[in-house]
Amino acid sequence: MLRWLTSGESHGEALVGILEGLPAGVEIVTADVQDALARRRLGYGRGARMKFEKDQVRILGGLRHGISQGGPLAIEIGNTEWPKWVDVMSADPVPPEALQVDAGTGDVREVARNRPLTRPRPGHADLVGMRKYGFDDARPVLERASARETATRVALGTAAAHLLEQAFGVRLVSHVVAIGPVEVPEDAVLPTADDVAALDADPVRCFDPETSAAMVAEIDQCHKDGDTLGGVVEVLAYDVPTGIGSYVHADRRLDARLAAELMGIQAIKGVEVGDGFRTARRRGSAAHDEMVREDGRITRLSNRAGGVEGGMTNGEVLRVRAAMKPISTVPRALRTIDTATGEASTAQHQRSDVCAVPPAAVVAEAMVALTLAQAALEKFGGDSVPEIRRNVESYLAAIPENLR
Ligand SMILES: Cc1cc2nc3c(=O)[nH]c(=O)nc-3n(C[C@H](O)[C@H](O)[C@H](O)COP(=O)(O)O)c2cc1C
Ligand SMILES: C=C(O[C@@H]1CC(C(=O)O)=C[C@@H](OP(=O)(O)O)[C@H]1O)C(=O)O
Repeated sequence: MLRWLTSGESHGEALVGILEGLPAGVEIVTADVQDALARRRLGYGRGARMKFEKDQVRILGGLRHGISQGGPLAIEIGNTEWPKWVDVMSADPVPPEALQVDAGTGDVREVARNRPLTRPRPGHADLVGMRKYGFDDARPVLERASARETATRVALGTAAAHLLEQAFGVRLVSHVVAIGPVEVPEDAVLPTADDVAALDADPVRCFDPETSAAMVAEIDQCHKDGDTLGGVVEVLAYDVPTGIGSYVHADRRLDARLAAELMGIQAIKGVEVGDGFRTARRRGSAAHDEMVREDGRITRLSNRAGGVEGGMTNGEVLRVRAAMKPISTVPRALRTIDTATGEASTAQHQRSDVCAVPPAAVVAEAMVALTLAQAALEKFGGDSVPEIRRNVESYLAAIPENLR
């Protein structure tokens, strides 16, 4: 079984991810992970931190000479901001004097980074996290609730994506379909896995140039207004073998599993499979994907289902969307209560992203890669890439002619 765990705080020394169940024989090197993390940093509307911080990747286990060995993959992503936070975020107790000297500048004064955060930000985990874990300071809550953690998911997702491509021939692509009210037209051409470089080059990871320009303008306006934006991302998986997932039980449905993992990304508030909510507004005759036989194969006249029927992949392009709420740290600060005094106040605000929808697309792609790889391994089994390939080939070859 493929499973994963992450650890680490936003301003801690490093994030750590473990991927257990990765078969042997997957080719992957540190630079592949670094490239994926670089894609997660892109995007018009991101805040200052993305400009000066780097992701320092070290692969600590599971690989030898660029090939997975079957053991858990362990990836560390160092926070280059760490020197400034070394005392404030120290794992071990520090003498009180350490918090009187700024580790970044050497200034002797109260370390601002260590001041208790008592003005919880609406839309963040701050207030409920303080209640639930018994803190009088939101610092420990935001450190772990922060989407900095998504770097680890992207790192682990890179290994899952390599497995999907090398063992199953599946290729993934993610793009942005809406930022605030600006949306790509319904009939816009879908990007393929060959369009990844073009998407990486676009400031908002949008495949439609006109919409992309309008999205950039919307972000600029929002920034001027001291406000923030959300949007919708889409992930596509090409050449997915049919039969991954199952209808036999709710927790084996691939659509349910994808929805859970996408909703597990910070700030994601809705998920659609295929045409999702749009399908609900159509009549049945215009909602499903008719079958015809063409060149001896069953072919669909449309792909409204997004490649999943009955909780299983049906051989069409897998297509899922995730809706992200606007960034919660709104520059035009929202009203809150100062929990130290009980008085009305405004929410804590420091640097923040105006819009993080483009990186959220890369994170969503990673979660689809992990989930699809997990379900594909359950279907096909195998401890090495060649064994999995044999299993896929023999399964596909055994499908009777009239069902192909
Ligand atoms: C890639 C990414 C970047 C984010 N950057 C920020 C940010 O800079 N500032 C912020 O307030 N929230 C940011 N968020 C959202 C927060 O992490 C936070 O999880 C969210 O507002 C709380 O949402 P929840 O209720 O879904 O957990 C980001 C989310 C993602 C996915
Ligand atoms: C660090 C990342 O995103 C961060 C996610 C985030 C949040 O509240 O989720 C808030 C910001 O961090 P800070 O408060 O330190 O400026 C973002 O920069 C990252 O994506 O690597």
